[in-house]
Amino acid sequence: MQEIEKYFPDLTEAQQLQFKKLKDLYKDWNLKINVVSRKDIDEIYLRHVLHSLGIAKVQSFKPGSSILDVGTGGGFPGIPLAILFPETNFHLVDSIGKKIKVVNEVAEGLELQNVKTSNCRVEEIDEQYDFIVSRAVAQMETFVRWVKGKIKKKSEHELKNGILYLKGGDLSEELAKYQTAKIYELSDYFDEEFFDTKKVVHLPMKYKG
Ligand SMILES: C[S@@+](CC[C@H](N)C(=O)[O-])C[C@H]1O[C@@H](n2cnc3c(N)ncnc32)[C@H](O)[C@@H]1O
Repeated sequence: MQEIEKYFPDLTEAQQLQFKKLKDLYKDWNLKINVVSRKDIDEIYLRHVLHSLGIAKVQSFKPGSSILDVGTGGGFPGIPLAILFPETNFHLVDSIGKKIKVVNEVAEGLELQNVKTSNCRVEEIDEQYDFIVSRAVAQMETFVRWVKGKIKKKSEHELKNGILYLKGGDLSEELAKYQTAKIYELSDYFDEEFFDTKKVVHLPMKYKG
């Protein structure tokens, strides 16, 4: 929990409480439905919460904006971002029902009013968002194909509307055909060794394109 306060010192009391509660909720639910590896539960603030919040260091989401989290699994990066941006609308989607069950339980336990979930493949979603976030779901080419047509026309943030993807390692081959992709190193924001190879990729996407 100190990891979060260290990098996000302006949390309200309500947000601090939600982040605190999050670990116990995942601990309990993980015993029934495994969504986070056992080893990772002890390091949930570093490996899951802070990692998810790396997206917030690259772009703060405005009140009223809407964000789609594709392949959210147990709720990452969507749940930590929904705590940090309580006035932004988050839609968390996963094709596996039991994962969405855990996400619903955690969102309810944290009394998050800004989280909606869907148990389906993202290709079935027909809505538009300011940004589409994700971690560990698909190669960029496949991902771009899935989310085409799901980006709002008007950009209202510093970064252009599009994808904000948490990725790691050498991305030169994967991103070679995306000239407009920009890579943000999470080690520029967070000191922990875990972030040495972690990045946020921003890929602006055209409306309907
Ligand atoms: C490796 S997990 C990552 C979960 C989470 N994003 C995280 O980083 O902890 C990948 C998830 O993507 C989901 N997924 C894969 N393809 C999908 C699709 N086309 N639509 C919705 N969910 C998908 C899987 O069901 C799985 O839960």
